[in-house]
Amino acid sequence: MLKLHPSIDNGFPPASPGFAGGTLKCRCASNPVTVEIGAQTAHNHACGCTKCWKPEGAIFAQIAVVSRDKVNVTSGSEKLQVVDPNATIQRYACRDCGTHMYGRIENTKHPFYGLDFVHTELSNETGWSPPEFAAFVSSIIESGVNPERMPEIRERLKEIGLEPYDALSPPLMDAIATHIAKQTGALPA
Ligand SMILES: N[C@@H](CCC(=O)N[C@@H](CS)C(=O)NCC(=O)O)C(=O)O
Ligand SMILES: [Zn+2]
Ligand SMILES: [Zn+2]
Repeated sequence: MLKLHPSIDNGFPPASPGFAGGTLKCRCASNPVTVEIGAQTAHNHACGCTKCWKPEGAIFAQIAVVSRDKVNVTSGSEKLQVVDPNATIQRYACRDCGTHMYGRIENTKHPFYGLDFVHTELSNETGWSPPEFAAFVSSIIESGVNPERMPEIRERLKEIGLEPYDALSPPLMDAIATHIAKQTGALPA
């Protein structure tokens, strides 16, 4: 069977009403990094880009956003290091197991400033917001997926209800462009 992501391949439950967060834990058997998320996530999606962390064997990452003030490292902070300091999203990974625990944008002008990026499958709680679409689908080729497999992969994504896009979804792309147009003055602020 085609393996996109372990939390996506067998379907995914809807969000639990009133769900208010949980604890993410890295894959270290001892002294794991733990990160408390104090709210439900939004815009959960599959991401095919090379920068987002993927579980072993997965073609896609699963990634959602949450307000940065709802993200607290509760243990193992000394093990966290930024994967690529030059990237827009500063991804904090466990230096022992490689798991990305959260991604943060420090540029206050960025359209997504204020939101952190998290992989909710790192939590034991159920009730998180389910994935809504698949982003950066063509980018999986950059990780070594044979381009001939793309039609099959896009079909499978559609079958499980995740519309495939090669960047973000149209509403998010529109939100980014609107933010930029207001900054440049092309649209009234
Ligand atoms: N084709 C590129 C796309 C990378 C990319 O633009 N990723 C998006 C989705 S996570 C992004 O917003 N990146 C910002 C960053 O990585 O800091 C790749 O696969 O590496
Ligand atoms: Zn770890
Ligand atoms: Zn990504």
